[in-house]
Amino acid sequence: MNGELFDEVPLLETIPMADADVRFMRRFYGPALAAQHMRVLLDEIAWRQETIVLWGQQHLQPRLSAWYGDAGSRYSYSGITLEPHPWTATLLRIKGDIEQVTGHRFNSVLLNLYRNERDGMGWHSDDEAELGPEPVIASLSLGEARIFHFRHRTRKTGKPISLTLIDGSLLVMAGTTQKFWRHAVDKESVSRDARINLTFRHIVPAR
Ligand SMILES: O=C(O)CCC(=O)C(=O)O
Ligand SMILES: [Fe+2]
Repeated sequence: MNGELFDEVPLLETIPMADADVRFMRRFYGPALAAQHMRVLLDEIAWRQETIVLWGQQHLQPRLSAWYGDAGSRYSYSGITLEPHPWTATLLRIKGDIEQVTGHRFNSVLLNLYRNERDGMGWHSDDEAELGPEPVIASLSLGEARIFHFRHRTRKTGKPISLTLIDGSLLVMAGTTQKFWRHAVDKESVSRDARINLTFRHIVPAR
C-alpha cells in the first residue's frame, strides 16, 4: 500500500488489502441527503435493462443501468457500447462532492439500480482500456445496503474480503486494485429494497 493518492484525506479509511488501494467512507452523505438523491435519481435517470453478450449468448443484465458523462466519454464492455447522457444537476453536484473529498476528477458515471435481492453484479474488474492502467473509481451507494465482495485474481491463500456498502457510503478503488482483484455484488435470498450505486470514472478518450 503506497498511500500517496489520498494522504490529505483523513476521512477515507484504508481497507487493508495486498496489491490494492481501497478506501472507504461510511458516511459520505447523511441519511437525509442520501434519501433525497436516491429519490431524484430513481425518477430522473434513463434506467434501462441492457442486453450483454457473453460467449456469443445474449443475456439481460440482472439490474438496470445508465451511463452519464461528458460527451465523448464512450464506454464499451461485454459487447455493448454506452453513449453517455448529459450530466444532470444532481449528478454534477454529487460528482463535485466526490471530487472534493478524493482530490480526483471524473468525466463519467455508470449508475446501477438493484431493484431487489434478485439483482446483482457478477465477478469482474473494471479494467477496460479506456479507463487507463490504474483507474480511480469512486463508488457511492444509496438505499438498501448490499455486500460487495473482493477476490484476488491469483493469490488463492488470502481471505476474500467483503464490505457492506451502506446508504450514503463511498468506496474508492485506485492503484492496482483492478489489476489484481475482481469484485461482485451477489444476488441474495432474503428480501432487499432498491439500491442505487454510482461509479464515477475517468475515461481516457479513444485514440
Ligand atoms: O454496485 C456496486 O457496488 C458495484 C458496481 C460495479 O462494480 C460497477 O459498476 O462496476
Ligand atoms: Fe465494478
